Amino acid sequence: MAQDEFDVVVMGMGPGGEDVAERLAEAGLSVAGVEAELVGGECPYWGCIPSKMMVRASDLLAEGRRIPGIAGDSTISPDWSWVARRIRDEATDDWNDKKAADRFTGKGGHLVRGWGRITAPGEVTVGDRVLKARRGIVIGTGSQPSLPPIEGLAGTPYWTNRQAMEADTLPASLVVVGGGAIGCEIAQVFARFGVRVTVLEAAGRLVAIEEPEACDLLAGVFAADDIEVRLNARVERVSHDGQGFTVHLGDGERALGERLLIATGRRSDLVALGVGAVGLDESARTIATDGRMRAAEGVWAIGDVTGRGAFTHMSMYQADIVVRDLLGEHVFEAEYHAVPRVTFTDPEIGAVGLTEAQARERGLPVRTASTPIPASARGWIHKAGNHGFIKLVASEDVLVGATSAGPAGGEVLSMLTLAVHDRVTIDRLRQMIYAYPTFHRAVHEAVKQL
Ligand SMILES: Cc1cc2nc3c(=O)[nH]c(=O)nc-3n(C[C@H](O)[C@H](O)[C@H](O)COP(=O)(O)OP(=O)(O)OC[C@H]3O[C@@H](n4cnc5c(N)ncnc54)[C@H](O)[C@@H]3O)c2cc1C
Ligand SMILES: NC(=O)c1ccc[n+]([C@@H]2O[C@H](COP(=O)([O-])OP(=O)(O)OC[C@H]3O[C@@H](n4cnc5c(N)ncnc54)[C@H](O)[C@@H]3O)[C@@H](O)[C@H]2O)c1
Repeated sequence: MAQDEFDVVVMGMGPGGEDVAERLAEAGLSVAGVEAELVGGECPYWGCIPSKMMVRASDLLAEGRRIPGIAGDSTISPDWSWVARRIRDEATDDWNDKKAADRFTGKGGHLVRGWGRITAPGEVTVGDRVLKARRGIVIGTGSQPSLPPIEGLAGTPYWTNRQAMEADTLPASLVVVGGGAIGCEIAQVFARFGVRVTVLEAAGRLVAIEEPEACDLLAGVFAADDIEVRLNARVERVSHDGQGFTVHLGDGERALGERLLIATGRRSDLVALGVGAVGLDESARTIATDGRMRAAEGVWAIGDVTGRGAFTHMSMYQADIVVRDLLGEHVFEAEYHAVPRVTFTDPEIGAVGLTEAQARERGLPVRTASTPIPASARGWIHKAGNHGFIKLVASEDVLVGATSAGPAGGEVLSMLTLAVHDRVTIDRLRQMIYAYPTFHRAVHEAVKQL
């Protein structure tokens, strides 16, 4: 077996692994980046970037349809080929990672293509190559779709996010199993391009991890988009007859679709990574780390595999900590009290920190306040497409969580993230000047209620 020695071996070149590998190589360390598929990971090829290109297109359609009553008439003719072309040419380079690979090797990194497995402390094996890591191994191997145990599913041509992002043409109808972030974003995009969409969600709410008000909001918007939503759905069996899918539900009902998208969460396979070789529990769902992202002696973990929120910004936040730790620089320890997340539906559902229910579960003395966006000056001016609300969750004299749902809800979230992150007091938020007439001014109204 060929054996190579490096300072650091990075397993998985997703957003986090790529950042670690590039920055360490730039700093002069010898770095091997091991990648089984495409350098860049899920986000640029099948995740954030192509999905947000879809969202941008579908938001434009929605805005165009809002012209009557405000700015004249409009006739909207959606054409998916523009979206598919943009994703192919601009987002993914036809699912080719040459640019990203060259960027890494151009910085002195050593790219090893193939599946990496930890075979001993300080050792990663890729095919017939053994990579020795003098200083450490960084695990940034991300996640894969988690498939529910539905009878008949395995033998059918169902979609995951991958096929949805690669779709050149749209089906006439789509059944989406899972009403979380992926399911909701894709359901709305496809519906606005004319696809008949049914969402089947096992929980009693859409985007179930967020405030119940967010679900109510999306349920109303989805109804207006002609999306059929079935909550508390029990998907029992799936069949495909060569033309389309029949999804059999526990209540005897059925849902029919030309395509079926499974969007029921994501998982990491720790057995396949061989983490038992460094003393980690392979039966766990995720890799636990300390504040410096250290998982074991000489092993760091970042991104989806750590289970701290499957977001690109989380992966890159943790990557920064690892780079500093490995370079012997000042390290701030990871904090998770102000994790922001945005579901890019229209309206966007932005949230940070704890929901009201989570705060109560922790036994915190909780006060909440909420204001509707349509009642704000900007919401009233906006007139159409102005659904949303601000909800604040306070404990003692600070915010511990907040939701910003509405037009640009993800952008409005930034000030709330800062407030939760830095524990700005409600008094100080009350005293702040909020520009008029902005969507974020609705935050002031909610703060005043507190
Ligand atoms: C449809 C969709 C939309 C999304 N939208 C957003 C969004 O808007 N905003 C946001 O913040 N997040 C979004 N996400 C989540 C985001 O894509 C992930 O959180 C992020 O990509 C995780 O980064 P990561 O560094 O953990 O690794 P990943 O991006 O998962 O990459 C891991 C890489 O490791 C490789 N790998 C795995 N195991 C091995 C191995 N043993 N050896 C070698 N290589 C290996 C994989 O091939 C992969 O390339 C979205 C995800 C999806 C699916
Ligand atoms: N905008 C963003 O930041 C963004 C967008 C997409 C994805 N993501 C990340 O990717 C992760 C995965 O997204 P996701 O939507 O697959 O997962 P998710 O965990 O957000 O939602 C999955 C949903 O599927 C439901 N479900 C599970 N099993 C089911 C079944 N058998 N039948 C019906 N419903 C079922 C769950 O109740 C849940 O509501 C997210 O957690 C998120 O972190 C982020």
